[in-house]
Amino acid sequence: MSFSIKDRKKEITQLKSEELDLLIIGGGITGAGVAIQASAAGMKTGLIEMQDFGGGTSSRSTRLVHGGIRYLKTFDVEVVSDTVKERAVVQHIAPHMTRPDPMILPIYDEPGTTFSMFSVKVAMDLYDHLAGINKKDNLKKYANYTIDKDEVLKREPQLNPEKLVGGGVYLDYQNNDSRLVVENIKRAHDEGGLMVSRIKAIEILHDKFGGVNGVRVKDILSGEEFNIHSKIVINTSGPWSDFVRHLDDNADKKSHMRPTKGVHLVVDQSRLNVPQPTYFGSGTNDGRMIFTIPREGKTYFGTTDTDFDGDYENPKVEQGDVDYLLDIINKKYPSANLTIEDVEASWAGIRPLLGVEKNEEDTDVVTGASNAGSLSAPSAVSRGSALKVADDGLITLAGGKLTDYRVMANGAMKKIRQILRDEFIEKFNEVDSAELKVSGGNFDSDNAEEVLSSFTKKGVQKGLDLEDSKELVTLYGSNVIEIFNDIEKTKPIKNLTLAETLALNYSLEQEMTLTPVDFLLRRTYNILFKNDEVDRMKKGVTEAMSNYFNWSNEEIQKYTAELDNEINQSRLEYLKK
Ligand SMILES: Cc1cc2nc3c(=O)[nH]c(=O)nc-3n(C[C@H](O)[C@H](O)[C@H](O)COP(=O)(O)OP(=O)(O)OC[C@H]3O[C@@H](n4cnc5c(N)ncnc54)[C@H](O)[C@@H]3O)c2cc1C
Ligand SMILES: O=P(O)(O)OC[C@H](O)CO
Repeated sequence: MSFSIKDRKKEITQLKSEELDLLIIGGGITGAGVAIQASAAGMKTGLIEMQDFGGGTSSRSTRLVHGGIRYLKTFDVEVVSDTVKERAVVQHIAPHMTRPDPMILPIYDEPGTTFSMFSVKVAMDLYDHLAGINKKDNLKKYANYTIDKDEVLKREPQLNPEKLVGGGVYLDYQNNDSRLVVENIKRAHDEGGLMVSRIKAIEILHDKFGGVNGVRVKDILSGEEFNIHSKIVINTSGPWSDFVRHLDDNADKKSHMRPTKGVHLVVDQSRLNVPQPTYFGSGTNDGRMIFTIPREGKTYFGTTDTDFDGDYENPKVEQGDVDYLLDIINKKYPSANLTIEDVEASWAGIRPLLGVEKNEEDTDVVTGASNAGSLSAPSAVSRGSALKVADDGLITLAGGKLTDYRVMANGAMKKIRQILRDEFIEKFNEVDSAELKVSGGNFDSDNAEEVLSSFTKKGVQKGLDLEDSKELVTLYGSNVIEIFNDIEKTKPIKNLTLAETLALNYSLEQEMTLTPVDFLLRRTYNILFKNDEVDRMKKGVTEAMSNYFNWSNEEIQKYTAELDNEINQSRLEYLKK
């Protein structure tokens, strides 16, 4: 079943003519999570996304499926309880991209430190207890433990030994955020969902009784405006939630969100080399903790956490963000001595934090949100989520983490069942979303590493080199078998390797990839982690897409400029001397 530009035209025709059961505004992880569950339940489901799927915060995270051990410090135990248990579920339904990756937590005796050796052990024991680590045979080996200062330095010789007192080691998971979005969207599409990107909601429509019955939208590619009618409309637009709510003339004009910006920087491993994900206090008394994570021969670190009111679609890294992060990293890894010239790539994202107090009327708290509010420092604000139904029926699901997207969607489905009552029982079926595998996840998650290495072997047997085969397996999971079947008949595109050609062909046909940035930034992470090869790749990708979409010269220039701008912005060219 293809999921490409050819399907987009057909699906827009259906959106125009058929009344939906559910329309979802926003195609980040929250919207994608609702889409997969609603489509699998048999609801006639539509999702519109004004950028690319995952174009907002869900491609700009720290790329972890994690329980937020830091939140225990602000007693956000509900969020931690929800998210730390959820890690294993996300690993089960998306096992090719949610990979166990134990975190080391060096502990320093410094002002404002988040944890001491005592409190980090209490936190890790609570974390493991909430996740049931010691009850699951395949997880017992990841039970937490503490190590002394010498052992920390043995593992991370570049770390500053001054005031270092020891460390903790506990389980968390690495993830591919924007791929988690697109794999949910693809499965929703396979279940009959109408999933369309580059469609923007511009007005909320009402019936004669004032109830929400649809949305007026604009096709960003054609400029055409049209109406989509639906029994239920849900707003899952993350940081944009207030803007979308305010499209509804009947909505209260209060702001419910408190968006904060988080920045990551990427350097080559030769400049800063960490053996495993490392997480430590900023040492600046701001309650921040900084991740330093190895990925594909690079090391990325972050994040900042600052109130934001800029361009949501294009949040930029600023000099202050770079100075903050480099200052902390150079203090923790003094031999690295990093400057902005070492930064190969970067990204900025906007957290969809809840700015409203938890006790706001008729707000169902879906996860955590124990101390949402506009008064606390950004890092003290809850990472919980809330579900709110406006008087005219518009549902808004906002906040949360990428890790608990399924729980959030479950909360939305529960509300939808309450609204539809007998109709839901008669027409639709309840889905166990904890067993609803995303596209590419159709294999035994309890033996994920073994299965994935058997897939890798198949690619090598068909002529791929080991690293290329491994990379395609990580990107596509069980879908890689279909890709490997095309090896014999695929000739590498000029300026691309065979593996890159296979990935691009699959992405165009099966992942609604419409621009070079979609492919190089969100379907793969080449702009971020393959900086030294992306100048070669961009020629091959742009030429191949120009042929595939039959672009005019004007379109070729537009998409080439868009890609160059994205790469230059990622490289911080505008800040470098
Ligand atoms: C720096 C940073 C690091 C993070 N790290 C992690 C992490 O490691 N692990 C974790 O679990 N969580 C992490 N998070 C949190 C997580 O990324 C977010 O909670 C999650 O991605 C939010 O997803 P969302 O779908 O709600 O919002 P988004 O991903 O922003 O999706 C909302 C979508 O709505 C679309 N939209 C807006 N208006 C309209 C409109 N009018 N019409 C149509 N579409 C519209 C937008 O284009 C956007 O794509 C991090 C967040 C940040 C900022
Ligand atoms: O929630 P924070 O502020 O710790 O930031 C997100 C992390 O970088 C990973 O979830």
